[in-house]
Amino acid sequence: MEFQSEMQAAKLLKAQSHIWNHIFNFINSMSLKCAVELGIPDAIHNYGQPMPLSQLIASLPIHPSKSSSIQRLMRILIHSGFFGTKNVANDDAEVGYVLTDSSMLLLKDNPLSVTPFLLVMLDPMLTKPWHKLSTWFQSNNPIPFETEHGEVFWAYACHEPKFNEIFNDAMASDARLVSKLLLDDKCKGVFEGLESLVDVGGGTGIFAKAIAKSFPQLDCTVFDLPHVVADLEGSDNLKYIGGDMLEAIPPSNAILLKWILHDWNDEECLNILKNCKEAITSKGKGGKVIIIDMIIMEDEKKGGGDDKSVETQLFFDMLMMVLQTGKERDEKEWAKLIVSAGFSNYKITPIL
Ligand SMILES: C[S@@+](CC[C@H](N)C(=O)[O-])C[C@H]1O[C@@H](n2cnc3c(N)ncnc32)[C@H](O)[C@@H]1O
Ligand SMILES: O=c1cc(-c2ccc(O)cc2)oc2c(O)c(O)ccc12
Repeated sequence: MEFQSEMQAAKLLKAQSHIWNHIFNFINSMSLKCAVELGIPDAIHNYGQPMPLSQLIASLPIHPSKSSSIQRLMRILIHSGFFGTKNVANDDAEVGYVLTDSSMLLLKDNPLSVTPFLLVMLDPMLTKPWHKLSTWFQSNNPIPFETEHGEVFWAYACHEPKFNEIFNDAMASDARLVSKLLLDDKCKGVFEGLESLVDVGGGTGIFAKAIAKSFPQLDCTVFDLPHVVADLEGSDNLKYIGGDMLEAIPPSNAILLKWILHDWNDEECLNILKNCKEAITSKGKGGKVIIIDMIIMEDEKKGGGDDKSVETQLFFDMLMMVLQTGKERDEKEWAKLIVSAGFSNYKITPIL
């Protein structure tokens, strides 16, 4: 074609490989999921030294006819940085597999494990709505998740106990990691001097438990949908309350919203923020709302993130488009929301 003949061969091949790598991006996630399901990170960890292929094969729950395929699975995962190789002790000729920082975070017993997150995100319940994205664009359905499952995310979780459990486990694993970063670091001061705090949409309470432990004088409440907090037991300074944040929020000195507002559109966020304002003002003294969420920073020249962080932010924005009515916001959009909800000022503390 004339159009193609104008393009230099190198450019054409580069464009083609760009498309191929995009088409096959799912192979990276599915290979990783497979390795986790087979228990490969734990097998290598338990071996305690570089693990030769033969030992890895012998330790895995696989059919003998598949032994030769493990090396191929490992090869792509080494390429993507999940495993490495090192010489086996006392043998210059043999190499064994080792973990990297990323696969350490996939170990079952690592308290900061990201495995629950990987398993829920790559479960067909959450991958199927992506196949409905273009249908959704052509319809007036509010959310691709609803186009696939016939109802919104939280209603689905309410009557699908398996989904509810794996989603809450995933959020809990993230809360463990983030609470470690926040409460050990420069954000601890945010919670100092508070008398009461409600973690709105606090899930199973992992984050609130960490705060309650660090601040024994602080009265903490986890407020979430009734099916999420049913049967959960509090402690001295931690309690659970079931309810709907779109209706009302229990009165408190401070409100925490961690990964909440990105789930909702601007109108719904305004409703939630106004309920937060009501909750802190009905306590008498002035209070504050603490929001943990991301800020889209596309422009590197203006101090925005590097290419990889921006890609993560854009992935999350698309995730919110497919699973919820929400979106990720830049600073201008955050400021507009906060001011429109009637708050007089805000302070941003960048963490990651
Ligand atoms: C993305 S998760 C965040 C969980 C937790 N804050 C964290 O960061 O791990 C959103 C939470 O909001 C809760 N939620 C959704 N709709 C709600 C509502 N109308 N009222 C109260 N909680 C709600 C969900 O059950 C879920 O636990
Ligand atoms: O799948 C997700 C993931 C998140 C999430 C994970 C890790 C973070 O550090 C922040 C956010 O949030 C989600 C969410 O809010 C939701 O409604 C559905 C799915 C996810």
